[in-house]
Amino acid sequence: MQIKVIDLKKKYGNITALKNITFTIEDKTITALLGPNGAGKTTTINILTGLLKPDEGEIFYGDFSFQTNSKKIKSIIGVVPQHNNIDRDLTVYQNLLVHAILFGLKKNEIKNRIEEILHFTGLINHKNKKAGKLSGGMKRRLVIGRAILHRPKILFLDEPTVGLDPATRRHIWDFVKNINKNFGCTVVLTTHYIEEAELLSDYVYFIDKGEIIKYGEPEKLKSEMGKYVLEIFSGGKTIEEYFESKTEAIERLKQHEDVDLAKIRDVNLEDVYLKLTGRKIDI
Ligand SMILES: Nc1ncnc2c1ncn2[C@@H]1O[C@H](COP(=O)(O)OP(=O)(O)OP(=O)(O)O)[C@@H](O)[C@H]1O
Repeated sequence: MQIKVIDLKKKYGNITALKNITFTIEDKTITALLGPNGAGKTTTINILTGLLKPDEGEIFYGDFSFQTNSKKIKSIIGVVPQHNNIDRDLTVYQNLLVHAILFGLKKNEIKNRIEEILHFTGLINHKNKKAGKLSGGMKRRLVIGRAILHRPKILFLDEPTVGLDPATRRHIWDFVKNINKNFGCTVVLTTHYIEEAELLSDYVYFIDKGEIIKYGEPEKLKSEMGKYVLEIFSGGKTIEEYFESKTEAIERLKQHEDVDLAKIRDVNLEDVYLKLTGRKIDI
């Protein structure tokens, strides 16, 4: 199901969180909203999932307006908030059970569905453990597993790996990819991690100060810049120059004077953002 977001605007008092957000999410894809802290990602996702009302703008899930069909649409989406909102005193199983009841799963399918999720999340051997006793990665898997318990067509994840160590982060990425592949679930995530957006998503929307400033497929966005970056550190400053080959970068390096340090590396999405805004995202 395609999602169309048209001209979203949102203010908190006199703070403008969203100036004008317009984008489209294609069915069965993984799309990342990438931007620095405060860019408006959480506000956007909260509006898309019905937690917040926009001041202006429209959202369509397929042909259905969210405004007039919110109940129906909420039943086909799964939401993973930025902070794990599990009940720490309940067991893993009970956390899933509460969600199953809330989402109106039929009594005769609840047990099987929970078992399926426990296997899929790798939490089957921890099902009777208090959720508060799980590791950070396991808690995250529980929250994501819970969000797909009712087999949503679309899964929203707000900063899915924030605060996790790099190895756990990679496990979560594989896990999210599997959900997209195995269940044909459309995935929309927000992140300020460049690597996360690059490795996970089919499409990236750069969001900055409440506006979409660029979008596209990660590889295409990068190739518009070149293949390699020559980073020159000189007199406390960093200069970035872009090239199609390492040979060209080396030739250019020879022309520079007063180089303290130099590095040639692959272009990444941070470079695209830096060129657009003059700032870095992942700080
Ligand atoms: N409840 C609120 N009251 C007032 N201002 C808010 C509120 N929520 C967000 N803001 C402000 O709105 C802007 C967008 O915030 P938002 O949380 O959507 O950004 P974000 O990109 O998700 O960043 P982060 O990852 O830090 O949450 C920021 O300037 C933020 O300070």
